[in-house]
Order: sequence, then C-alpha cells, then structure tokens
Amino acid sequence: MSPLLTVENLRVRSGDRLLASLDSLQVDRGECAAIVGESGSGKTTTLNAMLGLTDGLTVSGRIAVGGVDVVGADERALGRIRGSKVALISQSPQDSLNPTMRLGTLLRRVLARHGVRGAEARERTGEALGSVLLDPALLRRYPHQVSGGQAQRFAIATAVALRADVILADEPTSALDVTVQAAVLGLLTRLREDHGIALVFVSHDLAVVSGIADQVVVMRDGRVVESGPAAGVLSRPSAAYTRELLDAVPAIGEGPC
Ligand SMILES: Nc1ncnc2c1ncn2[C@@H]1O[C@H](COP(=O)(O)OP(=O)(O)OP(=O)(O)O)[C@@H](O)[C@H]1O
Repeated sequence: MSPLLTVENLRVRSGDRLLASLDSLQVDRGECAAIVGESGSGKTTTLNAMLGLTDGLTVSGRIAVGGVDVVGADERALGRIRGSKVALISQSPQDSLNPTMRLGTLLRRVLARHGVRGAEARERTGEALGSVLLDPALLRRYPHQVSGGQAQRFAIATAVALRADVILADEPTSALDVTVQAAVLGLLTRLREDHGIALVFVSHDLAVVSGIADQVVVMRDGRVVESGPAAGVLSRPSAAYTRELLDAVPAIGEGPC
C-alpha cells in the first residue's frame, strides 16, 4: 500500500531565499513523523506546503496526500484536498475559528463544504465528538466559551468528522498546560491506532516528540540536518545541532523547583 503522505525533493523559496527543503518523507497509515527545529527553521513552511498554502512563494518537488498531488494543484483541487484528505491543527485553534458562530454551526458548515449534510453529518459529528471525548453540549457554545484544550479537541474532532487521512499538527500542545497537553497527545495517538490517521507533528519540544514520533526530521535554516527513525535520531544523534537541541531538554525531575 502506498504511504498516505509522500514528499520528494521539496523546495520552498521566497525569491532567492530557501525557506524549507525536504528531500524525502513518507508517512504510512497510523505513523507519526515529527519535524523539529528552532524558531525560523522552516517547520511551519513545510506544513503549509503540504496544504498548498504557499501564496507568493516558489515551490518545487512533489507532495502527495492520499495519492493526490498538492504541488501545482489549482485552488479547486486544493479545496477538496484540505479537510477531506489533510487537516491542520494549529497552536491556537480558537484564533482560527469564526468567533461569531457556535461550534455546532462551524462544524456543520465545514462538513457541508465537503458535501456532507443531514443525517450523515449528524452521525459523523456524534462519532467524532465521541472519539475526542467532547460533550455534544459544547456545540452550542461560541469559541470564546471553551477552554484551549476543548478548542483543540474540537479541531481534532473536525478532522475526524471530515475523515482526513493525514493530520498536520503545528505545535498543537504548546499553548496547553501539562495535563491537557498529555490528554491531547494521548488522543492523537489513539486516532492513529483506531483510525489509521497519519500524523505530521511539528514541535520544538523534543521531550514531547520522543513520546509520540516514529520518525524525526531535524530542520535548521530551511534544511534538514538529520532524519530517520525517532529512536535512533533521539538516542544517537549524528548531527551536532540535534545534540544541542537534546541537551536543551531538561531531564525528568530536573526542574527549577
Ligand atoms: N510567506 C513567506 N514569505 C517570506 N518568508 C517567509 C514566509 N513564510 C515564512 N517565511 C520565513 O521562512 C522562515 C521559516 O519560517 P517558519 O515559520 O517555517 O519557521 P518555523 O520553524 O515554523 O518557526 P516557528 O517555530 O517560530 O514557528 C522564517 O525566516 C520566516 O520568516
């Protein structure tokens, strides 16, 4: 079976400046690839390229999501890919939700945009909320009336309701407190196991990455400095930069207090 996500020879440039490059990445059903690196290394640009969100930039190479090519696709094709094939979960989902609409209306509209209406929409909504353990009563609330953790669960439920094959998660837990963070990470892991979702997880937090990723891509200044199976990259890094990132992770129990 072909991987759910394939990237080959990706280059994203702004004029002459290389913002992100990735020679090869394959993420299979149920797998998680993490992209790590310091601020400005090109992580978000890489994710955006996977969604075709590269206005004003020059993109070359190949990205295929669920067998559909993203690079070079027109807006109509991208509209079909986004949501139904690939969904984005951002750092602050509340900011990307229309504040004037209840969550239920937002979800209904997203599903309708992908042709899912009526009984089918209700059934998928119920299933999706169940899979992220969200009380359906929350659908009557507006975005500002839910917590960060609930908003993140809602974003994940939207991806599940759309039956996205690939979830792109851009620092999905960095705005959450530690217990909510653990719950959201556990949820993403369960979705991979139960629904076979492929996950691309962007983070600068190697402690979080070590608990969730099968593969790790380490980026710096728009280039990959090291990549491979998570266990190898995180326990026996070959690049000095990866070692620096790992050295910056406090050991468990080694806190300021
Ligand atoms: N549309 C754009 N046009 C020009 N430059 C851009 C554009 N988008 C991003 N950049 C630049 O590309 C570089 C990589 O940015 P990117 O957001 O991908 O980094 P990042 O690793 O995700 O950082 P962070 O962890 O801070 O989010 C940065 O220098 C940024 O300023």
